[in-house]
Amino acid sequence: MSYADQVFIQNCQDILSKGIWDTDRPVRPRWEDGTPAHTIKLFGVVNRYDLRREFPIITVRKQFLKSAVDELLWIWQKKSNDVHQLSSHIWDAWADENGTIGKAYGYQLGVKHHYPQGDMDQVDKVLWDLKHDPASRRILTNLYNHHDLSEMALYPCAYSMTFNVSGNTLNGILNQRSQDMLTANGWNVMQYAVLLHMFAQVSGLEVGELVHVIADAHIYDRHVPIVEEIIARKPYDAPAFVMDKSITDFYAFTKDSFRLEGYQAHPLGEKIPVAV
Ligand SMILES: Nc1nc(=O)c2c([nH]1)NC[C@@H]1CN(c3ccc(C(=O)N[C@@H](CCC(=O)O)C(=O)O)cc3)CN21
Ligand SMILES: O=c1ccn([C@H]2C[C@H](O)[C@@H](COP(=O)(O)O)O2)c(=O)[nH]1
Repeated sequence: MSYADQVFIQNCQDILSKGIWDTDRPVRPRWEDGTPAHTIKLFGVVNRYDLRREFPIITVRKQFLKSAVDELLWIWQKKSNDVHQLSSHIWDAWADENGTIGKAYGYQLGVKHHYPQGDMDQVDKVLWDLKHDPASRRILTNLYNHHDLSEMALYPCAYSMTFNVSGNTLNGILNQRSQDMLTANGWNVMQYAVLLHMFAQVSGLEVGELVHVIADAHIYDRHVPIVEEIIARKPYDAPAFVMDKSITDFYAFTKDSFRLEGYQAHPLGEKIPVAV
């Protein structure tokens, strides 16, 4: 069984058996027909994935690594907020009349700031620190900029990544304020696992652990029967994750720089509705 399956199944079982419903309160998200999208949730879920052991990808529901990496590169490498630069349509529902998600995600990573070494954006500062000051305890990115929240289509969910070097190993903590377990838990985990692999490789470090801290881990009401069915399936073993080892420049990775060998997974079945 893939370790990521074990974690996903346990998290979902915990949410379903011990979670709290928000049905008695007004909520922001809506289903396509306008009905409020309520959730059952658990606060403060923390998961650790040792990327040296295996790649964290679930098999109880087929995941699309290439689409997930495409969105990751859109945010972290292209630093874009333009949905036309994505190869999937996952952000279309949140785009404004110009096709952007405003000052969210990629936009924030592209803003340059003053540092003693010169002006750099958040991604280039991480790359600089990992190379020149790996003992630093100040290597982190943050997208949750209160100054710009009013101009974001959706407030960033996976909003901060802390990088920490121990010996020759790069570990990371992903801080996420809100997690739609069915739509995006597997999606976000594999994205940030790939990101840690990328930063480690271009910084001459070994990849270590990804710690995923989730403040509000929830399952939407219409997802409950789908989740129950998915977590009852028999998981497969994790596939092998292969990346192009020749790449030494963070900006040279493409979505074809990564592949899975032997990924066996249960087909998705019906399309999952996403609350907007
Ligand atoms: N309610 C909600 N849940 C989310 O997970 C979410 C939002 N809203 N809003 C913004 C982004 C958009 N996200 C999404 C939206 C859809 C998929 C999705 O449909 N994924 C499909 C395949 C997509 C493809 O390959 O084209 C999947 O099966 O993983 C994934 C992430 C994550 N975020
Ligand atoms: O990367 C992402 C982006 C979004 N989500 C989910 C988490 C929530 O279900 C919604 C956002 O709604 P809020 O009311 O702003 O929390 O999107 C995710 O899981 N992962």
